[in-house]
Parts: sequence; C-alpha cells; structure tokens
Amino acid sequence: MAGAGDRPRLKPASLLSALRPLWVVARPYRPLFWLGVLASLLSSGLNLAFPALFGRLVDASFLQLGSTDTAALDRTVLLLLGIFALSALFAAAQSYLLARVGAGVVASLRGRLFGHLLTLPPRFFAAHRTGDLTSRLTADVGTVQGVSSTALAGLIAQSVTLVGSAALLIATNPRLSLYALVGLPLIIAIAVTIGRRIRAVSREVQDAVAGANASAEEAISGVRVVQSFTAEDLERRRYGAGVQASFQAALRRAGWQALMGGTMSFLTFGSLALVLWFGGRQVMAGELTPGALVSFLFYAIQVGGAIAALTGLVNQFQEAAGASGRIFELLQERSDLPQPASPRPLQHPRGEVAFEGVGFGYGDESSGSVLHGISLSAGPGQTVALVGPSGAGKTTLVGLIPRFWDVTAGRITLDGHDIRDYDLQVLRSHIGLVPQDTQLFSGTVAENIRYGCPGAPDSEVEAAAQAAGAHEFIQELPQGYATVVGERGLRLSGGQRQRVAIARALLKNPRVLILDEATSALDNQSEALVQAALDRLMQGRTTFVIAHRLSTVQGADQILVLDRGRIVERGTHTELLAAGGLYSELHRTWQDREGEDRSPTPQPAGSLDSAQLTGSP
Ligand SMILES: Nc1ncnc2c1ncn2[C@@H]1O[C@H](COP(=O)(O)OP(=O)(O)OP(=O)(O)O)[C@@H](O)[C@H]1O
Repeated sequence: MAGAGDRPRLKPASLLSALRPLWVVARPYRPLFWLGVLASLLSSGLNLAFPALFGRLVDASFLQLGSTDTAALDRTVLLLLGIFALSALFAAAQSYLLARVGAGVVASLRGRLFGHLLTLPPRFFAAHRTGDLTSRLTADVGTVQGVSSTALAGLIAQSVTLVGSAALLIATNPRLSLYALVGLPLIIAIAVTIGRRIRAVSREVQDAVAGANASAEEAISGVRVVQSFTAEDLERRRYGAGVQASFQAALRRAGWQALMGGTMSFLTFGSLALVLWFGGRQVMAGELTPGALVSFLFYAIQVGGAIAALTGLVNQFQEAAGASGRIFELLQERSDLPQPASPRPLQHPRGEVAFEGVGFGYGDESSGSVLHGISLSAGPGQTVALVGPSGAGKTTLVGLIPRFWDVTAGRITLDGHDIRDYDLQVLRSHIGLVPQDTQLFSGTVAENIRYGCPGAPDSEVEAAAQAAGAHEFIQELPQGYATVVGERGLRLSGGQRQRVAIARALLKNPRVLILDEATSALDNQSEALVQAALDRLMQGRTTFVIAHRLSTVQGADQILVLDRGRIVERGTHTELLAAGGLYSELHRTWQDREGEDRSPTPQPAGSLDSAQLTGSP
C-alpha cells in the first residue's frame, strides 16, 4: 500500500483541487448527483421541524391537563407522522441515488485506471511495486467511493442541520442559547485535538497492516521457496510482527477513541443538564412553556450531533483527497514511447530487421550505457543467435525490437523504416515473443493459446497446438482444450507450458520472432519436442534467439557474441569455429561439459562454462 504514513494534511483549497478531478470523472452521473443532493436537502430540512413539533406535542398534552379536547394533540401527531414519512422517503432516495453515483464513479475510475496502467511501458513497472499499484486500484478507489456517496450526503445534510438548528435555537430562546453554547468551544477544541491523535494512530494502523500484507503477499507467491528452505517459522514471525504492530496501534487508537467518546458525551450531556437547570427555572417562573424547553433541548442535541458528524466527515474528506491524489497521479503517467502523428502503414511486413549503430542505456546511473554500436541485419527465414555472459545485454537487445524501450542512439528498422515510424500496437502485432518462463493466464488451455488472437476458431487453435507438439498432451488433460490452467499455469510442466507458448505464437503468426530459450533442465524427450516445435515456428520468419542450447547455436544463420554490451564476434558456427577466437574457446568448453554431464556442477571462479557462454544463471 502506498505510504499511508506520508499522507499530507490538505488545506481546504488544495482539498478541493485534489477532489476536482473526481468531479470530472463523475460527469455522466451529475444529474443523479444533483437529485441526490436535493433529496438530502429536503430530508434534513424537514428534520428541522421535529423539535418544534415535539415541543408542541408536549404543550398540547401537559398544558391541557384535565381537558378532553384532543384536537391539537391529534393534529400535531398527524403532522409529525406526515413529516416523518416524507423525511424518510427523501432520506431513502438520497441514500440510493448517491450510492449509485459512488458505485458508478468507482467502476469507471477502476476501468480507466487499469486500462491506463496497461498502456504504460516496462520502465514504469520497474519503478513501482505491484502491491502499491493494486492497492491504488482497490483501497484508494474504495476510499474515494466513500466520499462520492455517503460522506458527501452527510456533509450536505449535517451542514443544513447545523445552520438550521443553530438559527432556530437562538431564535427560540437567545438567553438559554448562551448556556447551551457555552461548552461548544471546549467540545470543538477537544474534538480537534483528540481527532488529530486518532488520525495519526489510524495511519500507523494502516501502515502496519500494509506491512503485514506485503510480507504475506511475498510469502504466498513464493511459497515453494519458503517451504523448500523450511522458512515457515521465519515467515510466520515476520508476518506475526506486522500483525502485532497493527494490533498495538489498533489498541492505542481504541484508547483515544474511548477517551474522545467519553469526554464528548460528558460535555454534551453536561451542557444539556445546564440547559435543563436554567430552562427548568424559566419554566417554573412561567417565562417558558415545557414544550418550548423540549424543543430547545432537541435543537441543542441536533447542533451537537451535527458538529460531531462534521468533524468525522472532514477526516474522511482528507483521506479521500489523498487517495484521489494518488489515483490521478497514476492517470497522469504517460508512456515515454512516443507514437508517430501519422504512422506508416504496416500491413504485410517482410520482416527485415536491422540495427544501425544502436546504443542504449536504461537511464539510471548505476547501469549506465548497456548497449554500444550494435549493428546487424536479419531477413525472413534467418535465425540470429545471441550468446554471451550473464549481463552482456542479450535480453535488453531483443527488448528493443517490440519497443519495450526506445534506443538512445542509432535506429532499428523493420523493412527499411525506423520502427518508431509505425504505430506501436501494429508493430507489436507482427512480433511474437516466447519467453523463457511462460506466463499462462487463468483460463482454459484454448483461451491461453488464443491469447493474441481472441477470434481464432477452434480448428486454428488445434492446428497451432498440433504444430507446437502440444495437441497430444492437451487431449490427455481432463477436459482437453477446455481444461482450466491455474494461476501461472501451475498444473502444466515446464515443457508443456513452453509448447503452449509456442502454439500461442504460431497462432499469432508474427513475421518477427523473439525466443528466450528455456534454461530450466527439460528432460531429453521434452527438449526434443520443444526443439521440433520451435523449428516449425521459426520457418519463414526472422528469428532472434537468446541461445542456451548447442543445437540452436549450431543451426543459426548468424551468431552474435555479446560481451559488455558490444558485439565482439559474429558469423556462422563454422566460421566462428574456424576463426579460432573467443567463440571457439567458449564452444569447446561448452561441448565438453554437455558431453560429460548435463547436470550443473559448481565451477571454480573464472572458469568458462556453458552458463557463461549462454548467460544462464
Ligand atoms: N530494467 C532495467 N533497469 C536498469 N538496468 C537494467 C534493467 N534490466 C537490465 N539492466 C542491466 O542491463 C545489463 C544487461 O542486462 P540484460 O538482462 O540485457 O543481460 P543478459 O545478457 O540478458 O543477461 P542474462 O543472460 O543474465 O539474462 C545488466 O547490467 C543489467 O543490470
């Protein structure tokens, strides 16, 4: 959750400006909103008549002791019932209308926020924690929902009650009003002081809960690591510490709230006792009817209640302004990948990719420049294999083709034109990506294969799965293509997931293909299946592969040996071997190791091994 502790306390002017964007989002709901406001005004306006009528009721009965004329009493009760009914009707209308506004605003805000997040580049996600983003989508949007419905209605109703009751209080009996209001400054001062403490402790509670949630989230998503290291106790303690902190803060908050509640109720009822004492004397002296005293008491209670409610509401608005600020901050984030004003059409690309003197840096000081002077070209049907030590820049290089990042020097072209001249979505629609660790989304196997082409018919999905060598194992699944694969496709093996990913890429039928070969130890049989599927996938396309397998490197049309962001050698396998340079040296060591033993063994520092050659960890 975004640092609840650093929420600034907003002044009224900035409070309004923080909430203004919300008003813009609420545009379609404004007529409903004004109707709700009207209902709220009518309901609280009617409530102002209660105390006067109660007073009349008292006088109509007590002052008529011994009389049989109940006409005045009957009329008053009928009127009171009528007003009760109307007020209840308006209150219900207000509650429904404003709840609809709140729910509507929240639904459109969530939709907008999520849709916007998906347009942001990897750079943005590298700088934000997932937990922070999801909490903006849920907790912050939820807080905003509160103010756009109930709190707003409360604010209107309580303001009307406060102003109306105070005016009527003074109008009814100015002298008695003085006694009723004498404790008011004290009540307000205490409400503000203790209220501030309660807010501070509430933030501590939120922070502690957020901290506990964060460790729970980490432990749950990494539960296999936790269990394999038998670190359950460590995680339990870590989570327990967070929970304990939130418990302690909650206790402190409860203490302050109890103190506030007790003091306020004593001061309020104390003032009333004072009013009763002086008012009683006025009644005895015949200066006041009992009914007028009752009316007065009710108005005084309404004033007190409205003040207490408004104090709480101001806090709620403060929180909502903070939440709204964090939401609109995200909505203002812009992708740093500029779109051309008039994109070049790209319907049927040939798939000729060229890097011309490409340089790139992530823009942070620690990593500096990651790629330098990269030039290469590849055409349809060709495979470019990238090899090199870990951190050489292989992943970075291939990530530039679908414009996850933009080059900082030189340019990349597709069919002879700068990739920045094409529409970003159109460019990406022609590029297929098969990552090392395939992400399957919650849904059926068929839905996962159809991911890039939602409209593809079953026959095409099946054909793609056949070509990817996945059809057979899919058919053996309990519901075949309709089998639901869990979060991150946990129910499928690594090799099966890879083949689903290959089927997905085949169905998309991209011109340019980017493969990050799996390093995880697939057994020989599934490696052969995956390799056969990959071979079919690569046919006729321009393929870039971060190569981890000897067979891939040997079959490549062009091998680029990357070291510290530079291409240090290039050529075919045979050429590079014949040249007798770094590649051949690396290759010999690699071949020896593959021949000897495919299982990884610890290497002495500085020795060359397959991991160094391919960049696997
Ligand atoms: N998002 C990022 N922000 C900043 N620096 C990054 C980012 N991603 C990678 N780097 C840095 O860029 C350099 C190249 O990383 P890259 O992942 O491209 O190497 P690689 O050759 O693919 O390595 P490996 O084989 O281990 O995956 C590294 O120094 C790395 O620390």
